[in-house]
Amino acid sequence: MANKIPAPGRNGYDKLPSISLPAGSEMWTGITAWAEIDRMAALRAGIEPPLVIIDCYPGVDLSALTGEITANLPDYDVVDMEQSAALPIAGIDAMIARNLTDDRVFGLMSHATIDEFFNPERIADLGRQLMLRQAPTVVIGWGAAQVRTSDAVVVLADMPRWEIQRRLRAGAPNWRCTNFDEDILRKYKRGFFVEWRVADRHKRTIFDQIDFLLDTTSTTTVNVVTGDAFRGAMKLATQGPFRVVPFFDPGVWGGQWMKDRLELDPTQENYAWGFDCVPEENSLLLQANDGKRMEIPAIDLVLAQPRELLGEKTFARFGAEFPIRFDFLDTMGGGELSLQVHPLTDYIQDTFGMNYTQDESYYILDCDDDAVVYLGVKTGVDPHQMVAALHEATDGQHPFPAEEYINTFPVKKHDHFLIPAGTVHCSGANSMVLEISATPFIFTFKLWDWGRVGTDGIPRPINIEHGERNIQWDRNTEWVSDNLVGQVEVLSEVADLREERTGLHELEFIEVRRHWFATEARHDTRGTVNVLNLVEGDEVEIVSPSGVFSPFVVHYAETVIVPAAVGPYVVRRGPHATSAKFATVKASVRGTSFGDEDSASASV
Ligand SMILES: O=P(O)(O)OC[C@H]1O[C@](O)(CO)[C@@H](O)[C@@H]1O
Repeated sequence: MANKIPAPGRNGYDKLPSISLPAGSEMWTGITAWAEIDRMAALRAGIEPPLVIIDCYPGVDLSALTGEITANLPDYDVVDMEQSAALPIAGIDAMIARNLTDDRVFGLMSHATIDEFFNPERIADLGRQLMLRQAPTVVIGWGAAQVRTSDAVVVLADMPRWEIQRRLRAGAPNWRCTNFDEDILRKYKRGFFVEWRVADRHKRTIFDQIDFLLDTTSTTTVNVVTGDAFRGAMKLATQGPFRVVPFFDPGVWGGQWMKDRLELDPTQENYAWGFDCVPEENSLLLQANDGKRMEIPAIDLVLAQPRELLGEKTFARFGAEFPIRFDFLDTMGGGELSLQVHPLTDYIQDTFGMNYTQDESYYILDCDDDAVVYLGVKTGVDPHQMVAALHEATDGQHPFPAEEYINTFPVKKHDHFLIPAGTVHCSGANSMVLEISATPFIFTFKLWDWGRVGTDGIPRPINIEHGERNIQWDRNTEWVSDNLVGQVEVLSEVADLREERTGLHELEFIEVRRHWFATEARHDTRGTVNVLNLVEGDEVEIVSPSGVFSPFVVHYAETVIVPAAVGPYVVRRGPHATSAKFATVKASVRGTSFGDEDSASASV
């Protein structure tokens, strides 16, 4: 990833946005990175042999890392923390069985802590051996910081979840497992419900102490910055707008719009998803003054600076979690998403241990004339009959006659459809959707997948039983038409600026405002995080009225995060703009701004 900057998309869409390291911070690569770690370790150890502790996020390739250490620090003994002190995998499997469940997709969120995966006596033994070391020593592995001693240099070898997923798909096993060929859904489940929960909880506790942060996403070499530079970059990132690194993924219903408009790999058959704001999974690129870049998980910023990023009230409600998700669903020239429903809050808490649910909405960025959205059951539908028809369809007896049971609404550019959990829905073919939703993203109960198989050639999991327990049958034609379709309310119109509320539904916690303007729109975070996307116009820039941050350019379809700590900001016509009018959509968490309670993200 480092230093490889692809051309932006046709609309200027930047696929590798970066954030700055504090001025003067250095970034070291490969041999110079190891030399710098060695220099610091020698300094720290004094007359003792240097000691380096490298705590690795589960997913980091330990044998590749060991190879790099042996090549670059040949005097060092390498001790594998996991071999030395981790519990046998059979014991771990038994311990987390309750979280994994037998289901292919859904598990139960783990609240375990890292010490539960290790033998405490073995860790203590290792600590004693390290005190008596005779040679320079590196301890590597997940949880290595548990044996930290005062004269050690501590390194966090980090990896974003998207990179971990790529590796799992390519045959990498889960942490200490041998499940190389296991179904990717099950591997992902083990990461999502257990490994990444425990690992995020653990790494957060060492952020304040790490001497170096190591980027291990490249398979050929590592990049390194000091812990101070990392912590400084995290603080700096909350002082102005920023973007995470988007990622794109093909799928059975994927389309051609993103490939064309964002100039993605033309050899891919399609792209279904574009994740432009899912900090749990995306990465951030840190850029040094000399232009060098390295990749870190975007979740690090949420964990390190939750108050400044989210704001006090959002943090109070969600903890260190980024609650708003922006992603793209591209079916232009593709097919329908699975007909689906998401769990009610009560159900997701009770069944999967998630605090909040997958409330969603579809903002139509673009579409063809024939495009429709499926939303809510038709008035008069008999629930038993529909569930029976879904079962029969899944058993292969006959296709599910979706139009008989489910409403379809024609879609046009800039429509916003609201999808509170419990509402049956899916995007049809030939739509380019910007999803503005709550962060949970895997709690999808597929009811019908149109009789097709997944990209791996096997049917995707269908969850009619879960679905049945969550479908709100009173969300019928009238209710959906009155509550979820075309809910645009004009809030103000002054000169060339119009502000509208476009959603979400009152059962959902996200407020969305749309601003149409020719010159500028003034905003204020009022102490809560804002997420924006430029849905009309080629280019705007976000500026600080008091010059706190440098102007930040946003191109068409780019999602940008404005941290709570920013306060007032202005979105105005960009320096190279050619469009006559612009529109942004802006999401924030209702009731979390200071001042005007009813207008969480109101313009000023
Ligand atoms: O299940 P499908 O058909 O892939 O649907 C698209 C998926 O993308 C999401 O909208 C976001 O990840 C889910 O809600 C949904 O499951």
